[in-house]
Amino acid sequence: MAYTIEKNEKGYLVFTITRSEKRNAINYDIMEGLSKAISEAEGASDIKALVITGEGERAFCSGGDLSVFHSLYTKEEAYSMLSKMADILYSLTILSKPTIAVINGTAVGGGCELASACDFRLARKGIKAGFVQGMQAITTGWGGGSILAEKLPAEAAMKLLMEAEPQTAEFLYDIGFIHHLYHEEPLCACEQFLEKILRLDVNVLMAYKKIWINKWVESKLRVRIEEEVKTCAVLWESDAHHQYIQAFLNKK
Ligand SMILES: CC[C@@H](C(=O)O)C(=O)SCCNC(=O)CCNC(=O)[C@H](O)C(C)(C)COP(=O)(O)OP(=O)(O)OC[C@H]1O[C@@H](n2cnc3c(N)ncnc32)[C@H](O)[C@@H]1OP(=O)(O)O
Repeated sequence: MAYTIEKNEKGYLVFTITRSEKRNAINYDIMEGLSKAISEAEGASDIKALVITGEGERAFCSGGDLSVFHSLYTKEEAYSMLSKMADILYSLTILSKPTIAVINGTAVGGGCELASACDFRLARKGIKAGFVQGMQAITTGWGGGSILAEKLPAEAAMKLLMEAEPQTAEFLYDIGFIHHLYHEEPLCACEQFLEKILRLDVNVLMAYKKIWINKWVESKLRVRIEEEVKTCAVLWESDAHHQYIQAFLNKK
């Protein structure tokens, strides 16, 4: 299995992508695992928070697994994969409990979208992260652009998306994308960050989270994500994007 789901006795669930040899790229197996973790965190009354991280120190997540998704050629084929993951990221965004991305290493492309869908982002000092999709002739295709627009001021979100390059954790902290920088063991850092939150009753946490969920539902975030997915699917079938994928896969 390419992931683990572990329940911590302090009341949180940890989802870890365990494909460090592929820089924790997301394939269909990981998508299924994420859905499971989200349902488990939603349904279990003794779980107060969901933590998402990656195995090792090299990468949090390198986005979609290009060795699998290179076979998606047309916009219809791309849409089917993109919308599947967009559904998952939307359900992560509106999960009724707090969610935390522990960015243990590089995060690029869809890896940044995954992090954006969490309420809090912790990053190891020295890592880099970027919405690099623009350099690959596509946009964010899992809804991460629309989600980012909810989390950052417009100019900060636009800069990240439109410059499309990896930024340092320190820069991302300064603009508010990262909420805490750590240098110790990732789950220790996470536990320290969560300590005060976990003291509260789960119903209180859920009541507070509802304030933002209501806002996202009322502002039709789901509809905006769908539009983003469709736009990306159209760009996906361009020659420029297919050339990027081939160049990455042939780089050795
Ligand atoms: C598809 C959805 C779309 C979205 O909607 O957002 C996206 O996610 S687009 C973004 C897709 N991701 C990428 O383009 C990132 C590609 N990877 C990299 O740029 C680099 O690997 C890295 C993440 C910056 C890490 O660099 P480094 O530490 O130097 O590792 P390597 O490059 O040597 O990679 C090691 C190993 O892992 C394989 N790998 C890495 N990323 C992916 C990936 N996204 N898909 C498939 N495989 C990936 C890489 O090919 C190497 O494999 P081996 O050569 O077999 O060792």
